[in-house]
Amino acid sequence: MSFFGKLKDRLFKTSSRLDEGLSEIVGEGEPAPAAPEPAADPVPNLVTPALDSPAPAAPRTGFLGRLFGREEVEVPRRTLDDAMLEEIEDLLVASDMGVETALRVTANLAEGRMGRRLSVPEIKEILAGEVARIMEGVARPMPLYPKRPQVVLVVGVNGSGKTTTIGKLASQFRAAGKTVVIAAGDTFRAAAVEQLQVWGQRAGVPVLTAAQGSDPASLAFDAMERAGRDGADLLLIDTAGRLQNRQDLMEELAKIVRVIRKKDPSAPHNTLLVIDATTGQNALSQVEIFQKIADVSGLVMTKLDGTAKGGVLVALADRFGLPIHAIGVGEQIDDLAPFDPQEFARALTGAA
Ligand SMILES: Nc1nc2c(ncn2[C@@H]2O[C@H](COP(=O)(O)OP(=O)(O)OP(=O)(O)O)[C@@H](O)[C@H]2O)c(=O)[nH]1
Repeated sequence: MSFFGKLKDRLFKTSSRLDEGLSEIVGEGEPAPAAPEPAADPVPNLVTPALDSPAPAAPRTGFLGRLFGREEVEVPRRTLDDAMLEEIEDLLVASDMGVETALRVTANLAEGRMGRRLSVPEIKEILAGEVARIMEGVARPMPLYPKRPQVVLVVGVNGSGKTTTIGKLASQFRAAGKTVVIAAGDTFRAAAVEQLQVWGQRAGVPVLTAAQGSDPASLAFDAMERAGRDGADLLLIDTAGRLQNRQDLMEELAKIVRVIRKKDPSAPHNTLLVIDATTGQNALSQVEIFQKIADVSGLVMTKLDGTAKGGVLVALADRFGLPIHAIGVGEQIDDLAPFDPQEFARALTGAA
């Protein structure tokens, strides 16, 4: 399967919700404007109507159809009016695109199209274009610097997919010929450390750990030394994600940053925030909070495969404008995809 095919497959939950919603909105279509009686000997219609031109009247028997005794299937269409726009807007809000973004997308959809008869595929096509436009400015791969080690701090609430994302990133960087070291900075949770070790093994990357409950900043310092000694290209540092005690977490992250800066004043070079798409609109407040407690440089959104709320990534892009580096579309090691705005928009909206 092509990569785009796979992405479409994985974003199925969101696109199928949009598809069902749009089919309901457009419905069976309105009766088309009354057609003049066909002439006794009609000229075959060899010209395909333009995408936005009004639909031809009533089910029509085309030249080939007549030849084979079949009727062409007419695509249902509905005239775009305020009521229909509102329904589309509600549907976008239901896919977690957020009210502001949904309003903007529908306003753009309306421009120059009011009173036109639109079909579901045409609406999807327009929506895909609008979503891609919003996402284009933020689609950026994680920047790589000549600095060794490049220090990547990975932050996010527990369960957002930090460990999995670190494993996937480590594996992809290894495959690209980079040497990678991982530091299991959530020293409080033994399960998180064990999980990271499993990912490290899968990716063929050493994972530095410390005794349970020990200071993550001191582990980060050791990891800086080890990565320096090994001449590693990248050091990926996992962190705790206990937002319940925001002050503690903020101090913990600040201390990690202070300590690694003793070794390299320019570190961390990237601070990746991992966000779980299934949390829907809650993702917006997570970005807000983490921007306050860490100097977030880019986002990775996980679990886009398991949710009908994929529109939240559009809301995030629209609201914060932070670079989106990659998206998680499954639990396997190669299920981290670079973020391509066109492909994402088409997969999300189910455009062909
Ligand atoms: N379907 C799907 N599941 C994912 C994805 N990324 C992570 N997961 C799953 O989400 C769950 C949590 O992922 P972790 O990587 O453990 O999350 P974490 O943020 O490290 O959480 P803690 O270990 O609790 O700090 C695991 O069951 C992962 O397999 C994804 O892109 N798609």
